[in-house]
Amino acid sequence: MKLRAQSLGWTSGRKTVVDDVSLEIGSGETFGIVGPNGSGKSTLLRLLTGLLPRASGQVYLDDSPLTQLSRRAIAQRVAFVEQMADTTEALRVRDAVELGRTPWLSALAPFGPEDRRIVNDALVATDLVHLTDRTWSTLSGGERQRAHIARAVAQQPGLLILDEPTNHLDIHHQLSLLRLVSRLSVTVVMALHDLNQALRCDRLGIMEQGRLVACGSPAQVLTPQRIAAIFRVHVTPLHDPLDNTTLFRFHAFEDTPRHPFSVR
Ligand SMILES: Nc1ncnc2c1ncn2[C@@H]1O[C@H](COP(=O)(O)OP(=O)(O)OP(=O)(O)O)[C@@H](O)[C@H]1O
Repeated sequence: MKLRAQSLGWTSGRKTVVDDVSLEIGSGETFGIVGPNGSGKSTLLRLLTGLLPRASGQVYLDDSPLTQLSRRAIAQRVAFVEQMADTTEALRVRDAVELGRTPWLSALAPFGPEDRRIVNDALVATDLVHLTDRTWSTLSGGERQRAHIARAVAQQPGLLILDEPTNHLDIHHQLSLLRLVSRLSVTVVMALHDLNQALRCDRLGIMEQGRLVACGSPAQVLTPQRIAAIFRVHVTPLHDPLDNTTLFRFHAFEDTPRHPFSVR
């Protein structure tokens, strides 16, 4: 599914939280959004789902304006996992993941074997099979996060929007989540804090004070100079010979006053 956002904006009182953001994301692309705390990443993701009232601009899903789609039509196309999302405490994990099928069910198409298969696949993909009968309140933070992702995967959307999906996850589950996401044949937009994880995205957008200040391939946008200017840290690019990739090591300005990529 193709996503196009045109001049998105959102203000709260006098504060402009998201300021005139336009972007286009191709079908099947994994697009990461990075930026410092409070730069507007979560708000931009909410704008992309049409969840925020009083928004300006327009979002198009495959050329259909979001505002012309019913809630059900949007739910069949877009799954959103919010930061610190929560759900009813009495639910079991399987029930929570089955909720992902809701947009596809009706009186004429009740929950059936195909829905059960899709839910089982989502539970396997997120390593939750051993927890299917556990109640929500007994889960750890990382297990809850994986259950939210499983629910979104079971929804079989064309567009998956994830707000800091690796939060709470141990390193094994972080890597398997990113692997899962990159293998899904859906368009993915996700906010990330870990710039090394962001390097794996097809393209990245950088948010700063509500504006999209850079957009392009990770190598184009995550330059040491830009990281220093926006994130206020020095970065040393390192090389991993195992898969011939670049990764970053970060240094506080105070600890590296004469860092070669200093912008001050
Ligand atoms: N409803 C609101 N009313 C007032 N200010 C808001 C509201 N929602 C968000 N903000 C402010 O807008 C800014 C952007 O918030 P947002 O949550 O989008 O940032 P973020 O980039 O996702 O941050 P973080 O990395 O900390 O999760 C913040 O300064 C936040 O305090």
